[in-house]
Amino acid sequence: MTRIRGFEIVDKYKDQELSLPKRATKGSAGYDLTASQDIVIPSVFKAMQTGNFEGNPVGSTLIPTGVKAYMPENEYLLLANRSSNPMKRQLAVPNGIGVIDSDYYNNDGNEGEIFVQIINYGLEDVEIKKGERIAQGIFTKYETADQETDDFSVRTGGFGSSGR
Ligand SMILES: O=c1ccn([C@H]2C[C@H](O)[C@@H](COP(=O)(O)OP(=O)(O)OP(=O)(O)O)O2)c(=O)[nH]1
Ligand SMILES: [Mg+2]
Repeated sequence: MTRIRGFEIVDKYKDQELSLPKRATKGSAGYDLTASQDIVIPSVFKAMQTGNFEGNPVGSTLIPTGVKAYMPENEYLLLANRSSNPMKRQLAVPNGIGVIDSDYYNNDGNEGEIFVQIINYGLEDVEIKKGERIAQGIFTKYETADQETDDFSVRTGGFGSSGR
């Protein structure tokens, strides 16, 4: 099989029996990404009521997926929330969509593990179980501008690794 685009398990999860992202139906655009561990997403409202801000509930929680994605240089993986998350359990992706760059794969900082940023604007904490589907990734093509120079830096991580 030619290797063009796909997912792999991140090294540190190798013996934890994670599965690779799947599309639920033949016509689904998105590969469902799952949580690599049990994790609690604290409710922002509840924290404000109780004054307990442990676990940084005013910010967002990063859900590890245990997988990395490889793809050609002219593609990225578009990370989108599941539409059922806001409807059923008040979970939003505060960055709107996530952009997983092709050079994030195997970066020196975290090997390219994909994280899903989630904020819980509901009234109760939400427990996510290992293996539960949390978001979806869509392989997408992009174009570049004419006026580019080649003074690029090398990606060493994500979430602000290239500076403010
Ligand atoms: O929801 C997300 C968004 C991003 N990333 C990873 C993959 C992406 O390639 C990298 C950088 O994302 P982005 O460029 O959107 O964030 P930034 O704030 O500009 O960080 P950086 O300075 O590292 O580019 O972080 C995720 O794992 N999940
Ligand atoms: Mg960036």
